[in-house]
Amino acid sequence: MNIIIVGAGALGLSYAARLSRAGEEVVLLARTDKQAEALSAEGLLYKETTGEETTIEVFARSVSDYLGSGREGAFSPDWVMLAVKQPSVDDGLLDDLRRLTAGGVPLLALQNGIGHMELLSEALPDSPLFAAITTEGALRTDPRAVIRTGTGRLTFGSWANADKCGAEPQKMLLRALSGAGIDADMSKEIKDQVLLKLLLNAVINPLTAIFQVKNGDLPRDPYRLMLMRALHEESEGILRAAGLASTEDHWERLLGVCAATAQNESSMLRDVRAGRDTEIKWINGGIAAYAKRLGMPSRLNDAVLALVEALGAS
Ligand SMILES: NC(=O)C1=CN([C@@H]2O[C@H](COP(=O)(O)OP(=O)(O)OC[C@H]3O[C@@H](n4cnc5c(N)ncnc54)[C@H](OP(=O)(O)O)[C@@H]3O)[C@@H](O)[C@H]2O)C=CC1
Ligand SMILES: CC(C)(CO)C(=O)C(=O)O
Repeated sequence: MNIIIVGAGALGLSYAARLSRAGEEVVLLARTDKQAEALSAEGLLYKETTGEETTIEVFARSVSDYLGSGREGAFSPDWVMLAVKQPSVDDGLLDDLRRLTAGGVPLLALQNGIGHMELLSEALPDSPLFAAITTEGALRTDPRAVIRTGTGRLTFGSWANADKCGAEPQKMLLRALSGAGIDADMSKEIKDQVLLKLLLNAVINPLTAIFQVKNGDLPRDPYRLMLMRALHEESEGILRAAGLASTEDHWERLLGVCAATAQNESSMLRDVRAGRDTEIKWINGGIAAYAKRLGMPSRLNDAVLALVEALGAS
């Protein structure tokens, strides 16, 4: 299968490594020529959870080089996977995606948080759009090296225009992912799955970033646990009013994820430590925006949004 992966960060590298190794035709599009050249010349260094390291040959280009080179017409993708962070989903990238998905190529968006699917739907009104959530962990340690930090599942489902591509490409993608050792499934309730992941991220990400602790250490302190509960309760109430239908015990699920990813630094803590933009506006900011529309209070989400933004500014 022919796959374009946009974004050579943690998740993009991790999926590109495994799909390329399994024999899929992958074009990995990085932001810079420098990273793309290093990847193409020296290969992608992929480290498994077991510690086993492999160097994998990949075809990498920068997006601008690829779109300017004419190669665009020579490679006919079956899928485009979007593996950038939320702040990078801007007008320039949307223009690039318009070209990469021309002719009705389905797009799979892997972002945490909310807001991106609406931007993609507006920019690509006729394209088959699929949302994905993943419980995998990946950490980029240098421009051509990635460590798989946790095993998990990628769940994807239709967001818009799935009828325009039909079921076959979805089955092909599932087969390709499974063949590459990527645990994956499809969901008919992807919007609910996105909201469920949002609820987890809305509690773990800002609080681990504010307290500078690993996921497993968050609930260990009684005061942090109290804050977790309060932020969870507020977020869950807002998301239920916004349409979250799941009836499982979300609090127990949250504690389970803290335990299962105990040694992880959340992506937001890593972003704050590295001085990068965080996804707070698309996580707690997204929940606060729902609350505003619904006329509900969102004081704790507003507070953590301000605190994480302030951490970034300092
Ligand atoms: N990493 C993980 O374990 C998980 C991540 N996610 C979600 O997946 C998404 C991606 O995360 P992650 O891979 O960790 O993020 P990273 O920051 O590691 O990677 C994002 C990559 O996108 C690149 N990029 C930015 N803008 C563009 C552009 N216009 N064109 C091409 N590439 C671009 C960046 O390039 P550069 O570095 O040059 O700026 C960077 O390499 C996020 O929404 C995250 O929340 C979800 C679950 C797990
Ligand atoms: C589930 C969690 C919190 C795992 O670290 C995550 O998705 C993230 O760090 O963004």
